Amino acid sequence: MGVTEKKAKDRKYKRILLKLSGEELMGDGDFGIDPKVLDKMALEIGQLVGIGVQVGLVIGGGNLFRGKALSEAGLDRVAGDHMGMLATVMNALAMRDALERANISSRVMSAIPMSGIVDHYDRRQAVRCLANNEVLIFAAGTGNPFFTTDSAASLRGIEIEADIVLKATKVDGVYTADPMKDPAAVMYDRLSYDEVLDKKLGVMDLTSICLVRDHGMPVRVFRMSKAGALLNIVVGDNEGTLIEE
Ligand SMILES: Nc1ncnc2c1ncn2[C@@H]1O[C@H](COP(=O)(O)OP(=O)(O)OP(=O)(O)O)[C@@H](O)[C@H]1O
Ligand SMILES: O=c1ccn([C@@H]2O[C@H](COP(=O)(O)O)[C@@H](O)[C@H]2O)c(=O)[nH]1
Repeated sequence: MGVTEKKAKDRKYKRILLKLSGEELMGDGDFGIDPKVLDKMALEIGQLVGIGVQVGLVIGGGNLFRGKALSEAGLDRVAGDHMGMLATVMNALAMRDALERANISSRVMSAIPMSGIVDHYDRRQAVRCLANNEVLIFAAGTGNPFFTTDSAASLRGIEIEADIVLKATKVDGVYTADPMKDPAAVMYDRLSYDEVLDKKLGVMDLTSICLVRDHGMPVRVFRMSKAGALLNIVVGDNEGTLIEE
């Protein structure tokens, strides 16, 4: 049996919602998109599709604009959040382009209508696309200001009845404190939703954790740049931190 056949046989999840950090798309830069990073991500997503996993994607916008940072710089908060959501559409277009270059069938659905550029989000249509093995990129977050793409990932994951939300980030998992700021922080293997909320662990915003808790949706946080981590997770390996009941 070949490696791909073995992985397909061992597949633990049939449908996932993968949340990618916008900041990851910058690569070594300070702003924008590095196409090499997108190509690498597209290949990893292609491996999942190859073993029969249905993939919904939410991409953040932190490599371009965040409403909170724009409002701190003097813009109106709602205008800044609209800019942040449009940034996620740009990232989605770049990812669709990378997936197409890798011959992976994909589609973008935006929470904000953008006729002629991307499809408008429609849940029933989304489920049909996923069942048809198209990678579906959910853009423009929830479509509402004062939310984040973590909340969009929880929301879309619940709506499409994903088996799990996978949060791909720059750190290995959820720690006792932000590991970028506290070198003594220790990583958890597993946490309950209430522990994340009670300890105010900052890896995902608390609204998104409340949503997954209320709907019993498990979340795994892991480092995207770790080679093979994504594939390992979908065959049931313990990468990063699992958040569940
Ligand atoms: N307790 C914690 N455990 C792990 N990471 C934490 C914790 N507290 C804060 N963080 C930080 O949360 C960050 C999550 O970053 P990530 O870029 O994935 O999120 P994001 O804001 O949703 O993404 P983006 O806006 O770039 O799309 C990590 O890089 C880490 O520094
Ligand atoms: O539902 C949403 C999702 C996002 N936003 C705005 O977009 C930026 C970028 O998203 P990140 O999750 O920070 O990567 C976010 O900061 C918000 O300004 C939104 O308003 N609503």
